[in-house]
Amino acid sequence: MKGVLLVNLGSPDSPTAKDVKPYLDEFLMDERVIDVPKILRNIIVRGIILQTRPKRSAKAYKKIWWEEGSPLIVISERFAEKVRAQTDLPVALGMRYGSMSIKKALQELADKGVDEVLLVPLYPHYAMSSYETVVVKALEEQQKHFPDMKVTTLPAFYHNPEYIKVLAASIAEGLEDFDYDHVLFSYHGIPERHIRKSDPTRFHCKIDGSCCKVNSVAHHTCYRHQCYKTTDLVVEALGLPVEKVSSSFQSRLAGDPWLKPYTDYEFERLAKEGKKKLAVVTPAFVSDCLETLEEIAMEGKEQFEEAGGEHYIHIPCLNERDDWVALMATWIRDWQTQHILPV
Ligand SMILES: C=CC1=C(C)c2cc3[nH]c(cc4nc(cc5[nH]c(cc1n2)c(C)c5CCC(=O)O)C(CCC(=O)O)=C4C)c(C)c3C=C
Ligand SMILES: [Fe+2]
Ligand SMILES: [Fe+2]
Repeated sequence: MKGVLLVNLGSPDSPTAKDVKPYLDEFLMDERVIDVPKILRNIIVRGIILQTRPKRSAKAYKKIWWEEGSPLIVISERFAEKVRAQTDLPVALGMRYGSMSIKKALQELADKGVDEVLLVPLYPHYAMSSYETVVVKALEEQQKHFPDMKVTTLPAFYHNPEYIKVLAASIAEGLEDFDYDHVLFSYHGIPERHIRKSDPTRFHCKIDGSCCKVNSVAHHTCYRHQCYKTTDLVVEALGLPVEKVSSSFQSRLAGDPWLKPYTDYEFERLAKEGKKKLAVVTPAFVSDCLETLEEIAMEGKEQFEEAGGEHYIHIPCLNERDDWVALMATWIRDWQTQHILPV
């Protein structure tokens, strides 16, 4: 029997340093997130980052936490529930980190008699720290605990025409009645090193002005290319003036160089260039979360206005939009009935 496993990133159990610490420990000790030898990762994460970050992150989580829980979890649950209403297959929801584990979600499916799973990493773009780690973890759990289960993975959908239609519609709605000077597409950042590591050709991704625009097999796993492609396709779909649109990368951690331009520097640059009205979209996330609600909607607004900007909006992620739910249900149905995956 077939079933579906939706997987998002996860959140701490509560916005307290006590619960944030083990969550961050699991997250940052993932070798695909902080990709250095384990002994060094231990020193960086447990010896340095976890000494101070849980308190700081808990404070940020408190600012966005809902009565029902973490926005990322609550939105993912609502999305899963709506998808369930549109398919006759069992649909489970798991998280890569935290207490709603992938193992528990696979168990839930196994208990319902599922032995063929469509794994859906809830990320439009491929990155070793997001999409890839979900796939690796799910396959590890399957091999260890559910050896008779077959798992098929939904590909990254950053350029899928139907997905672009839904994303473009959500952005068009957000821009209604907002006479913007600029639209910033802010994607979650990753260290530049991750781009080079994920390049199967070992020479294509130079992280310069051109590599992401020149056709290459490297783009199947090039997060930077995929982000720029999403922006270009939305610009085309909505007919946005190209000079009023740009892309940037947010949420970097100190240390290595991360993908540029950095979103927080862009807020300042755009304001200093005289852009007064800024709309920000965050397509690396399908559901709103700490990184969109706090870093972009709250902190970003402050940074832009301090630098001279006047009007600022964050356009929400797809969350539980009906057209997004319907698209996911279509992808599930295509796999269920014809073994077709979206391209
Ligand atoms: C080396 C560190 C990190 C990499 C690489 C990274 C990649 C990455 N992350 C997301 C999506 C999300 N990240 C979120 C929170 C978050 N991310 C990092 C670090 C890295 N992420 C940290 C330390 C945190 C925790 C919060 C903090 O202390 O700042 C979230 C939000 C989770 C929530 O509960 O709301 C999401 C979603 C992607 C897509 C990605 C690679 C492309
Ligand atoms: Fe992150
Ligand atoms: Fe590239």
